Amino acid sequence: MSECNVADGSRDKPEYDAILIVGFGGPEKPDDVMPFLENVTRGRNIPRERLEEVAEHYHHFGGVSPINAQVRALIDGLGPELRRHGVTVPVYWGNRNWTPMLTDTLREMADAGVKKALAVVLAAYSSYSSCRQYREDIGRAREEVGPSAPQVDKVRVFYNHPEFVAANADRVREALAKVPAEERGRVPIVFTAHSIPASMAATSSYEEQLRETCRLVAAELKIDEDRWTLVYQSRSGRPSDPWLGPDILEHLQALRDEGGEEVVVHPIGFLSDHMEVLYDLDEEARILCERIGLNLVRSRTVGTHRGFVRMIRELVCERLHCATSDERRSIGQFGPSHDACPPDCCLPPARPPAAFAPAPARA
Ligand SMILES: CC1=C(CCC(=O)O)c2cc3nc(cc4[nH]c(cc5[nH]c(cc1n2)c(C)c5CCC(=O)O)c(CCC(=O)O)c4C)C(CCC(=O)O)=C3C
Ligand SMILES: [Fe+2]
Repeated sequence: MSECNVADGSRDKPEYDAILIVGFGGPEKPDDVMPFLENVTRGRNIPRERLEEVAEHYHHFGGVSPINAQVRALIDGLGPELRRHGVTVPVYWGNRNWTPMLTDTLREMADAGVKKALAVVLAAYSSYSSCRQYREDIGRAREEVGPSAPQVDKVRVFYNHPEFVAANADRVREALAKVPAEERGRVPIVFTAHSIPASMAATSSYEEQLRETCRLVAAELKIDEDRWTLVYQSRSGRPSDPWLGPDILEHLQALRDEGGEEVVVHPIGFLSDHMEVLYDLDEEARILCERIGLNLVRSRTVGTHRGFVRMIRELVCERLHCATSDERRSIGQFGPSHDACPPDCCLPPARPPAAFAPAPARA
């Protein structure tokens, strides 16, 4: 078997002595919920009522988000996959918003003598929220650790990696199998992703990349263009600010109004069946569909799909210069995304003019 030449000085690629998996993080007990939400929304314009409402989503599930357990399962699958391909450097894990926090992980890495790590950020598409904000949080954590903190590079976004597209297509195929046979060839496919403010969408290729992944998945399943739609969920922020739409609930209602009886919903914008999927789809959307008489089949996210695990290994190997996978694979019209983000990549959204900011609360 060919090995990764991680420490081979004759190669002109950077050497990495650790892999760092970077997640969003989620609460693991009821007392974690509010401090977690405060971490997520620090410095942002999220109304207090929205926070309390979202806290209820978490409490509905016992104050536990499944996301941390899902990342653990992914890392458990990734370790052996990496070792099978000769990658022997340790795999660490740090989150943006909840334990294990990035700062603690980077400190542990520094203590273990790690100098340069390759980060796999668990977000498939580019946007301020899913790209630059992760890099900012890594930068802040490095500052907190101090001069001994390892340098951290990030793997490219992977929305158009053939293994990511194939794993998503597999999940939709699984869902289609649950639709009555006579409907299977015509049931609408609704792809859903996290909504972001329009001002945030304006500084990145989020929408374009999402649309491309949907198109590629649909093509793999031989689903016609007019049979699928990309919609958005989990909107927050002030109602007066424009966010990406259409909203999933409105779209489901519209499908029913047109006489639809079945729908497959695939959370293409997410990587595991975490709270945004469990609450916003399996609760909110399901309740709506039951009320209006639309049979909703929710397809699974890629999660720990073997092809997705393989893709992460490939993304790591292409940067570690593994002999097995030097080519940077991608499909579709855009080619592989950049390894190092350029200075203008996924800039923060422009702040709304002060005149439009909410009036300060009166005591
Ligand atoms: C693009 C995107 C992804 C996908 C890419 C990625 O994965 O990064 C994502 C994932 C996730 N979002 C998550 C949870 C939350 N997102 C929030 C708020 C926000 N998300 C945004 C965007 C995204 N979010 C934005 C623009 C906001 C507004 C505030 C802000 O600009 O920051 C809030 C605050 C309350 C609310 O407003 O809903 C919560 C609790 C969880 C964890 C679920 C769990 O615990 O299982 C995950 C994986
Ligand atoms: Fe970026």
